[in-house]
Amino acid sequence: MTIHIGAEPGQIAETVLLPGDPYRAKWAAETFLKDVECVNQVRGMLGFTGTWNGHRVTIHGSGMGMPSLSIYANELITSYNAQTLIRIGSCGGMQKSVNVRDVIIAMTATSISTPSRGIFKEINFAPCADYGLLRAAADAAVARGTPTHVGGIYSSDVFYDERPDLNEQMIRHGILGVEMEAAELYNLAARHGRRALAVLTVSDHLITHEALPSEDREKTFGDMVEIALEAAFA
Ligand SMILES: Nc1nc(Cl)c2ncn([C@@H]3O[C@H](CO)[C@@H](O)[C@H]3O)c2n1
Repeated sequence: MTIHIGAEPGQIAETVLLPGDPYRAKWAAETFLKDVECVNQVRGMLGFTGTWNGHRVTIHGSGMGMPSLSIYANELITSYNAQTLIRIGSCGGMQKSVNVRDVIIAMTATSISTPSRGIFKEINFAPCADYGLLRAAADAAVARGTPTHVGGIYSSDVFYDERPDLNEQMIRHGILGVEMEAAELYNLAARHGRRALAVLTVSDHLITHEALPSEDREKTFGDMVEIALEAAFA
């Protein structure tokens, strides 16, 4: 057990999918895994372990924002030996070429600050995905016919952004979408020599202001889970 995860040693698989929402973790585990066991309920941040195609997988909520993700990813890595961590979540589209329902596979994650800022100080570290996971996820997404974009995303500390100049610069430099967790996941994976990737579905759009209807969210989320699982075990 750790401060924030009540699982016993061995109850967490080496491959962990990390949706922000714990109830998405429950839905994904019940929908895609067999022999599902709830391995964490501490503070309502649910985690489940089961098998997919014979492989052990844990699906665990990360919460919203990099501070929350940092807590769970640190404990999953250092106390439960997680080796592959794949964030599956939603993001806001930031390019006209990106449409709501599309999948974004995050090659890099730009930010103006992360929980690792204290360590990096003046180092402008480039958080990037594991190439093997990225390539396998892109192949899986294309094979399913899902409109897919591979490139940089922006990991913001705020949902209600009071700085339009930030988004302007991100859009100007080709950033595909905005979310709130991936940069710190990539920092931690680099620090601990683990594999990490973020597979995101575009649920909102900062330019067109279109939003994914709630009835479509489950289907698009399911596509992401399957892409992540295929990439993890490719
Ligand atoms: N800043 C931000 N902006 C937009 Cl347009 C988002 N669309 C989805 N998310 C993700 O969903 C949650 C916020 O609703 C966060 O976990 C974040 O990663 C977004 N986060």
